[in-house]
Amino acid sequence: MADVRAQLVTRVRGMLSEALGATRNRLADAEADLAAGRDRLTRVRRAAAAVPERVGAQRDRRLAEIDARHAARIAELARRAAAAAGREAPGAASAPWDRWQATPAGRSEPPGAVRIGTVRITGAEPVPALVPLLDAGHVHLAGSDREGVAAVVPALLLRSVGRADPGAVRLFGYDPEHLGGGLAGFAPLGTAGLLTFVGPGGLGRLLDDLVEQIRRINETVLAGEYATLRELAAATGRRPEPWRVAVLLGGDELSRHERGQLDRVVRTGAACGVHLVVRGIDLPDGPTVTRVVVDPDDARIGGLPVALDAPPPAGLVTETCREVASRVNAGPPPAPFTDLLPPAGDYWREDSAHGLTAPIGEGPHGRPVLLTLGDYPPHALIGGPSGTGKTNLIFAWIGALAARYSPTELEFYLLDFKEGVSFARFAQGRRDPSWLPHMRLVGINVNTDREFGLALLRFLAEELRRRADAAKKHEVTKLAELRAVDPTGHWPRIVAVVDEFQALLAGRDVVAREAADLLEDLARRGRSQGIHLVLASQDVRGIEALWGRPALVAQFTLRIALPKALRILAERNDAAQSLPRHHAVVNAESGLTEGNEVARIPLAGDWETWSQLQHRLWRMRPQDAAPARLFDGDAIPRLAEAPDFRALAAPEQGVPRSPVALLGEIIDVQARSAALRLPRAPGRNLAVLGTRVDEACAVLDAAARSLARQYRPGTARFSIACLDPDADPAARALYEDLADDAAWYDEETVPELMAEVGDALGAPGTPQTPHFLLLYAVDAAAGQLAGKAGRRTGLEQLRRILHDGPERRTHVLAWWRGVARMRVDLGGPAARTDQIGAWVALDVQGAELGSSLYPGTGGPDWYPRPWRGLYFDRAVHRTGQVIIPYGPSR
Ligand SMILES: Nc1ncnc2c1ncn2[C@@H]1O[C@H](COP(=O)(O)OP(=O)(O)OP(=O)(O)O)[C@@H](O)[C@H]1O
Repeated sequence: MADVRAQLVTRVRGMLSEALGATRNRLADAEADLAAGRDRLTRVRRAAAAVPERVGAQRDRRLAEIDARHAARIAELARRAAAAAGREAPGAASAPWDRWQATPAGRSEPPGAVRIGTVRITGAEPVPALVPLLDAGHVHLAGSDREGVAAVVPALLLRSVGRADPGAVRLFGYDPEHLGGGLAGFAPLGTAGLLTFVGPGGLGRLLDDLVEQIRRINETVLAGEYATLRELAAATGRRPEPWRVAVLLGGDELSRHERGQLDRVVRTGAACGVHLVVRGIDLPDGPTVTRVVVDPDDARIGGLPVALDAPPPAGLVTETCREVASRVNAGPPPAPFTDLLPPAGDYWREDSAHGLTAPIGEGPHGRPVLLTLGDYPPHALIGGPSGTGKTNLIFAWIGALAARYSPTELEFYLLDFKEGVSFARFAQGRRDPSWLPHMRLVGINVNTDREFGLALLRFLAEELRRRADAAKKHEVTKLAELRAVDPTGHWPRIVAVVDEFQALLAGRDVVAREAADLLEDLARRGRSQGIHLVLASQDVRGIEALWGRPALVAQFTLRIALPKALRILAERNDAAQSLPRHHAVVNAESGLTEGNEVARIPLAGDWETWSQLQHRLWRMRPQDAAPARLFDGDAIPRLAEAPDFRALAAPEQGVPRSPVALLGEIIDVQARSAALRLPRAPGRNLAVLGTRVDEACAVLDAAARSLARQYRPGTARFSIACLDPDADPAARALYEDLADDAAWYDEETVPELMAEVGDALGAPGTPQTPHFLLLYAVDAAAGQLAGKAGRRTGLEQLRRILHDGPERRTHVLAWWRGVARMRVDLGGPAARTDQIGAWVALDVQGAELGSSLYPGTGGPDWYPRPWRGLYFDRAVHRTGQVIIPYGPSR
């Protein structure tokens, strides 16, 4: 039993231990499960805890990204805004004060807005805070920071002044509280009339004035053609009116009238350049009003927060204003000459059949002032004291015409009686090969050669006759009609300009008389034939000279008076007395007040400005265009270049029947030579009279060389006798150049020459080889010639040669150093002089040439002057002819 029990126990035990083992295992599993579960829980908890943190970080990252993009965008916008502000407000409109200087806007460029501070934007570069004023609107200042407000005003004004040409901004100050103290720095502008203070009671009058200006500008300047001055400036490049800025700094309540006027200015001022800067007075709301509010720590422009700039340093304000005032007081800057020229494609497009019209300058409202020459007015008088711009005006007028009319439509003749060469540039020069294609003649340095003026008038009179004849032939009366019936003819209008013309009419001699007669005729009849006279004079005497001839003056209906010109305009018309510099009164009504037009004349006569135009026109010249003839009274002509000399040639056979001796250049429109014909006829000899060695030699030299050119070698004889050592070099040079055809004689041998020639003339049947005796200072040989030479005395032989020679082709060309000496050689004071058929007087008074040498009594109107001679050939001349001897040939 025990065994059973034991067995049972053992079994139970086994079962129990088995169960225990299983239980342990299960426990272990359960515990492991628990641990895993816990672990998972921990992990889940931890994971759950990490989730919001991650999401937040992501959100933050996103936000940061957006912030950065935003900031970059703002920075970019700010940068762009700053750049735009820089363009809108360049230079003086926005430069910092330490680098500030005036930079006026160009003529057609809008002045733009001005900077008074910066727009505050965190994290971006500052953007200039701009306020539009000139050509844009008005500024209203308010706020409790009085100092801050007061600092804005000088910034606004200085920048505006600096953006405009000196004088183009005018300020009006109304400051009843501080009596102008707020604008003290700008006071220097007052010296140039650019700042006007209005007293405490003057606001109404100031507003009335501004309204009146607006009305006037609308009516006469904009005149319905433009809506604003800004538009006018952009279209024309001209700014005829200044900007007017009224600075109104507080005061009493406005009256109803004042309020009404103020509202008008606010509404209509900006278009006319009338602007307000106002503090302490209400302005109505409107698109043209910019409001600036300055409180402590907060300033705003139209609601935008800004940091205001410091005001400009006081020294900068006064210095700038002083500079502007002095520039304005010095007179307006010259208007550009290009204002007078047509657009590039319109050169030489005008037709002159009915007249010549061109602008001469700018009128007070910016419109061009036109000058017309035609049937009415036909001629012009220009007057102005020296230095007032007469020469410049002539350049400007000629330039404006020459750019519009081609050389087939218009020709100029120009004569300048004053010292100086400025008109020489119209002709071809050494320095500048160009010339003005319309210019046919330029006479300079003619002050002592009034004959040249006469020559021009004679030439024009001849042209007038030619035109009148042509008109008659075609049965018309006026140039326009002549051109219509003869379209292929050359009928340009002619404008003859004579500067300092009074020189021509000075004195009461024959030249003045003839000149006045010719002028009168040209003035009267030239009008219908397209010949126009423009006479200029710097002083009254010139005009007075004309005044004696009312009929003549009456033709000059176009008057141009420069500042302070006297008696150019009608008697009661004193408009020229108050003219500013570089302006002119233009009057096409014979100077009557109602015809006045004031023009500002551009600078045209300076070298560069003129050259530009002249070169351009020169390049446009017709292929066959010839340069203008330049007559320079100071120049000495050369025989080798004289057209008449060049045209001389020897006949192929025999000898010329009527050879010519050229003696000098005639004072004439063409460069012609004075010619002495030497046919086989009594009296065909020449006497050169006077003590001037060089001139005498020059006359004989030209005569001999021109004669020699008409003979083949060996067909003429030239005998040169020189009796004055001073003349030796010139005479020798001639002798050498004439080579084998010349023979040389001196004091010793001259009697032989007389004897040979004189005796031969007495003998019949002598061969008649042309023989020219060139006797230099022949009177010096009186002693030698007193003795026997052949069958008679030397002097008798000389008289015989003079008397009988020419018919046998033997001519004397002799220089006597005085009229009395010549008379002695001819046989004494009462001796006949008809064997001296022609003479050239040098330093010999006209009176000495009287009896028997010159027709009439008292001798010619001749006063000796250097390098001029009076030539008279009794066979052809009625009066003497002034000549310029040719310069030495080598
Ligand atoms: N419209 C102008 N704008 C600017 N400068 C001018 C103008 N007109 C003349 N000037 C200047 O004034 C000076 C005198 O001018 P200009 O020689 O034309 O005077 P003028 O009256 O002819 O004098 P004069 O009779 O003594 O020769 C010159 O230096 C010229 O450059």
